[in-house]
Amino acid sequence: MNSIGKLQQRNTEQSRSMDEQSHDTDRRKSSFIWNSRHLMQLVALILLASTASTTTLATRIDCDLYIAESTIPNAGLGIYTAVAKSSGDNIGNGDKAIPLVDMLWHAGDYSDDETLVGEVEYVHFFNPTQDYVWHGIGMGMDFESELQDDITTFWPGVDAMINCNLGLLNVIKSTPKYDEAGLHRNLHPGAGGITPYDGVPTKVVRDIPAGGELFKHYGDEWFSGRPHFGNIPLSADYEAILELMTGLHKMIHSLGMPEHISSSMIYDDLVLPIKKIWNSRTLNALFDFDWSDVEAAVEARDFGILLQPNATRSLDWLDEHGKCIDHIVHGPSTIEGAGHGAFAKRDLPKGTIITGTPLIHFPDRSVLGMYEPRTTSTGRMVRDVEKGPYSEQVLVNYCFGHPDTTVLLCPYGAGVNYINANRTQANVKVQWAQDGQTNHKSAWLLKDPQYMEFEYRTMLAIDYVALRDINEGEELFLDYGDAWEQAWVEHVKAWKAVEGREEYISATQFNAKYSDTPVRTLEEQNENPYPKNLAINCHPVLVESVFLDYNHEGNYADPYDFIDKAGWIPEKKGFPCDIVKRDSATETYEVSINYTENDESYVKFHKDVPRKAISFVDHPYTTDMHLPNAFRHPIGIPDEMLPDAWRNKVSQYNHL
Ligand SMILES: C[S@@+](CC[C@H](N)C(=O)[O-])C[C@H]1O[C@@H](n2cnc3c(N)ncnc32)[C@H](O)[C@@H]1O
Repeated sequence: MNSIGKLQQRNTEQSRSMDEQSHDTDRRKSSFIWNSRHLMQLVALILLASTASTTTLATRIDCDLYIAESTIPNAGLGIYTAVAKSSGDNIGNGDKAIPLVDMLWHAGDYSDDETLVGEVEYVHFFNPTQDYVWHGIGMGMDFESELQDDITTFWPGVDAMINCNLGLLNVIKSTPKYDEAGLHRNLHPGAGGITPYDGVPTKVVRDIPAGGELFKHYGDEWFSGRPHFGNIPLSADYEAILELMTGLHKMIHSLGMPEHISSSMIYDDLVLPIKKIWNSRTLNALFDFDWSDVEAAVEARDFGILLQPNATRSLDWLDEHGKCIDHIVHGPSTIEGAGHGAFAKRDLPKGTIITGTPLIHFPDRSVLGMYEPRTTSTGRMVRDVEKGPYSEQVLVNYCFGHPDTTVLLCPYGAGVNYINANRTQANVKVQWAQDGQTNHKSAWLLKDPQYMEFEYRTMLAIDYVALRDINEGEELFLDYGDAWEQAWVEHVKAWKAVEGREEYISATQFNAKYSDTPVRTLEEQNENPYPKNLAINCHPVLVESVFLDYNHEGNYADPYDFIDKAGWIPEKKGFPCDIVKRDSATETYEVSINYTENDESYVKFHKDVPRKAISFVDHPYTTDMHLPNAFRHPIGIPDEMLPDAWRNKVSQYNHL
C-alpha cells in the first residue's frame, strides 16, 4: 500500500475509533456535548486531510532505474533496476554515443610513434576519458576515421555505467544507431553540431529481481589484465565450478555413504580445505557458500542464483541512497534544427531532482582542439600547431564550460545529454550535488584545475532540478547561458551551407533508401557517379577466413545465409570492393577485392555475389560532424556555480 493508501486507512481507523467512543458515551448526555464531539471529529478530520495533502506532495515518484553505490566492493557506483526484468526485456532508453575522432593525434600524443622523436613537440596529456571510452569500432564508428586505433567513443548513460560481475551477467551492451535527427547540411546550421550515434535500450539476458544491480561483460581480459583484483573467478570459472560441483553432487549421492557421514561433511572437510590452500580462480567461485547453497545451484544449473541476493538492494534503500536515472526519454526535439531532445517520462513536480550525474573533468579543454595536418621531414602527418585548432571534438557540445576557466565537465549520466537550450522556456536547472552523493566531493570546488590532472575517477557531480511542475511528455530545456546564446546567434548568422552539400547523403540513409536498387558497375559509375562521400564495401563473409569463422559458429551451408540471419555486424563492416559486372537476371554481381599478404598486394574476383552482400559506407571524415563549419560550444556552467578557484582563464597549452 502506498503512503496515500496508508493515510486513508489511518483516517478511517481513527474515525472508526472515534465513532466507537461516541457509542460508549452516555446517550443521555446533553446534545451540546454530543455535538461538540462531532465538531472535534470534524476538526481532527480536517487536520488529517491537510496532513494527507502534504504527504501526497512528498510521495515517492515512480522510478524504474537507480544509480547508487555498487554491490561490488570498491566498484564505485552501479545501476539498479527497481522493477523485475525478464530475459529479452529492455532497460533504459538508450544514450548518445559521442565519437572522439583521432583524439590522441589531435592532442599531439604521438608516444607510440618513434619515428617522430625530435620532429615534433610531444604532449603527454591528461585524458580523463581513458577509463570511460569504448573502442569506436565496436560502436559502428570505424568509418569516421582513418586511424582505427584512435577512434573512441565517450558513451555516457546507463549502458556505460553498468559494472561487471562475471558470475551474474544480466544485460548485454547495445550498439547505437546512426541517426542525424533530421538535420541536413543543406538546411540546418546545427548539422554536425550533434553526434548522430543515438542510443538504443540495453537488452536483458537473465531474469533480474526488483532491486537487482545490472552487470555486463567487460571481457575476461579486463580482469586478468588488472592483477590487483587478485584471482577472482572469470566467466569460464563459473561454468567450471558448476560442472565440478555437479560431478561432486552426483558422486556423493551414488556412493551410498554410511548415515553418520553427510554430503556437507565431504564438502566442508574435503573441498573447502583445498580451496583454502589453493588460490584457484575456479575454486574461488565458491566464495563462502555452504553445501546446501551449492546443491541449490547445482539443481538450478545456475551458480548465479547464489550471487543474486548480495547483488540486490531493497527499493527503500535505493530510494534513500540512490538517484533516479529514469525520468528522461528522448525523441526528436520540438525545436526545429536542434536534433534530438529530452522529454519527461512522467509528471515531475517542481523541485524534483530529475536526475543526478557524475562529471568527467577536463582540467584543460584545449586537449579537445582539432588541427589540420602538416607533413614532417620524414613524411609523417602530424598536427599543425602553428595554424592553431580549426575546431573541437563534438564532445565539447555535450559538456559544461565557462569563458573564465579552462575546466570542462562532461556529464556521464543517463538522458541528460539530450537536453537542449531554451532560455525562455527553461524548466530545468543544474546545481552541484550534495557532498558525497553520486561521487561529488565539494572540496574539489576549492581546488586549482591543475590538481584535477591526478585523478581519473569522477569527483564532481551535478543534479538536474525541475524549475516548475513538468508534465509527462513535455520537452526538458536548460538555459545554456549567455556565452552559448551569443555563440549560437553568431554561428547562425555566419553559417553558409558547404559546397557539394546538394548531393550529400550519409551512407546510413543511402542504404536505407536504396538497399534493393541495383548497384552501378565501375563503368556505369564513370557516367553516373555516386556522391563523393560514399564508398562501396562487400560483406566480410566473402573473405574465406572470415566466413569460416562465422560458419564455425553458425554452421551456415550457404555463405550468404549468414547475412540474412545476423545482418552486417558493426565490428566487421566488410572490405572495400569494386563492382565489376552485374547480372540483372539473377541480381548477382562480380566484385573485386584488393588483398595484401606478406607485403604483396593482389586482386581477387568473386562471382555470384548477391545484392545483400554489398553495402555503402562513408569515407572517413565525411559525415556532418567533420564539417569545418559545424557548431562547437560548451553548455555554460552558471556564473553562480563557477568556483573562484577555477577562474584561470588561460589555457595551459594556450591553443584556444
Ligand atoms: C547537449 S546537446 C543536446 C542534444 C542534441 N540536440 C542532440 O541531438 O544530440 C547540445 C547541442 O544540441 C544542439 N542544440 C541544443 N539546443 C539547441 C537549440 N535551441 N537550437 C539549436 N540547436 C540546439 C546544439 O548543437 C548543441 O551544441
